[in-house]
Amino acid sequence: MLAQITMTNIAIISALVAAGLSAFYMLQRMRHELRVRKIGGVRAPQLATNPFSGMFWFIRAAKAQMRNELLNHYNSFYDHATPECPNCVEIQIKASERYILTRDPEHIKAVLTTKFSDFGKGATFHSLWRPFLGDSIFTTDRSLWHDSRSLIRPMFIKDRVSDLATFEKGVSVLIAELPPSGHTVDIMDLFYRMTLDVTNDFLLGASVDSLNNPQSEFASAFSDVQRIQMMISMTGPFQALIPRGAYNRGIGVINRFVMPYIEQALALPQEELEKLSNSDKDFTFLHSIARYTRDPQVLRDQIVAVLLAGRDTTAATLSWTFYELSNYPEKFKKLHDEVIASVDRTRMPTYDDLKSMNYLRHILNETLRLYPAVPYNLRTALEDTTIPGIPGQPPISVVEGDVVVYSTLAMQRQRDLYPPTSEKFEDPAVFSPERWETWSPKPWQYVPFNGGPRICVGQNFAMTEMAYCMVRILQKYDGLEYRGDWHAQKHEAEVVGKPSQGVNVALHAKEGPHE
Ligand code: HEM
Repeated sequence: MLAQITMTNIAIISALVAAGLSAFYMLQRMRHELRVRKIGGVRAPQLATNPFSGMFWFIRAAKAQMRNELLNHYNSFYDHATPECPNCVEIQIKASERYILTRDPEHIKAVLTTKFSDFGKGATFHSLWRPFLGDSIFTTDRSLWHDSRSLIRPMFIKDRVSDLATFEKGVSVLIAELPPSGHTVDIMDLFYRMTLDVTNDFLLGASVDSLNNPQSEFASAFSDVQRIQMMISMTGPFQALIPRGAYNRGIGVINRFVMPYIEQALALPQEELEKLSNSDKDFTFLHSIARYTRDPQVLRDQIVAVLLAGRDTTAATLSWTFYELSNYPEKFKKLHDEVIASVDRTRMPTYDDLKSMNYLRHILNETLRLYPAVPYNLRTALEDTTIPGIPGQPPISVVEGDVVVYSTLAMQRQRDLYPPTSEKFEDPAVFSPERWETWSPKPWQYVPFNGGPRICVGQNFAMTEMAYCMVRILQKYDGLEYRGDWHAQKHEAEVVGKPSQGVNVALHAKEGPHE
């Protein structure tokens, strides 16, 4: 009898709790709907309106990501769009939280520049990324972000970037690691190790020497943390389900590596730091920012953020460039001819040499068009706002807390944004550096480095590093051959998008590598 009463009570209480939660959910939904209307815009077509249908899309996205087919999945969202809003849809999960997914250049322009102050990384992004990147330039908004940007920017002025010694150090070790002419090598692995060494050298004045030490604990920890961080970000409201063991261990390894350098820099008196700032050789990014803050946590956060921003992006872009060039011997030869005509076989290129190589620049631009290193990104509405509708249509309401997910990868591959195919303009799906000789993209239709106030601060550093590395390799080698099934390659999208199978190639030198 007692058991029966207890069971009945439990059933009543459960029903009341469920009814209460539903009522609360409905109330929240109504309030959110009222805000959408009050803003004066409309909703984008809805793919999901509740946690259950929302979960369906998140699970499909996670599966697509594991199969390296995220781009197809992302584009499939727009099969459910409407002619009035063809490139933007929404997924509503919580009553007051929406994901607005877009590949429309006007939306990217709005969140990055015209409505810059209405959008930011947001509180959720900040708290999800905080264990890894703290309160750095990458995770913060408004005045905190602005202070970080002012702290960091001086190290990226032309005078600093045009000092090529750090790049030479990294590339010369990479070239020494290449196997003899004609032997297969995964050049992507070498690029990842080189850019880790180069970026650490630039930041701390110390390399992790991962080129000479493939099993570097730091390199593995850094990869683990990024992989798990991407899972955490991708799974949105379900992120608590992602195990954090390897993530926390990886962060420990990163901190144990970085902190001793920070302590050393902080031990230097201010006058010593100022004196160092006049020296090209020994002055590092860490020294530069230690002149303005003595807080070890701030220094740690900025260093790790710039390491993340600068390492994989350049390695992945170089990898895609070699992947594409290995399929086009005539383009490789054209580039090789430009390099040799400009700096012959041995001369170290100067900053001006690199800037004068037009075909090299077109090749890097074209790679970044097909494979923008940060393929998916987001901005959170920091207040109620709108993003534009297509001409003749009302704007789309964005409520504070809504997340706008945008893909430069999907946008830059959208055929209808390009001129018709012609003799001078290859199919936009094809790697064609030549198109850049007579064509330039319309504003906001090509933004691999983003745009607006938060544009990549390392853009010139990246272009110089990649160009330098390519020139030095092409001075030594005359041919490039893909080893494996070129067509089987997929786009693996973590924070940065890279070739899923590595890039197995053979480099050929006419008479063995040239000295
Ligand atoms: C091919 C190479 C690169 C590409 C395509 C690239 C792309 C980007 C993009 C898209 C962003 C915007 C991220 C966002 O706001 O959500 C960004 C930001 C940033 N990048 Fe790069 N990046 C590259 C290389 C580098 C390098 C080499 C460095 C430094 C050594 C660097 C440092 C930064 C920093 C510090 C930010 C944050 C800027 C801010 O929020 O104000 N990047 N980058």
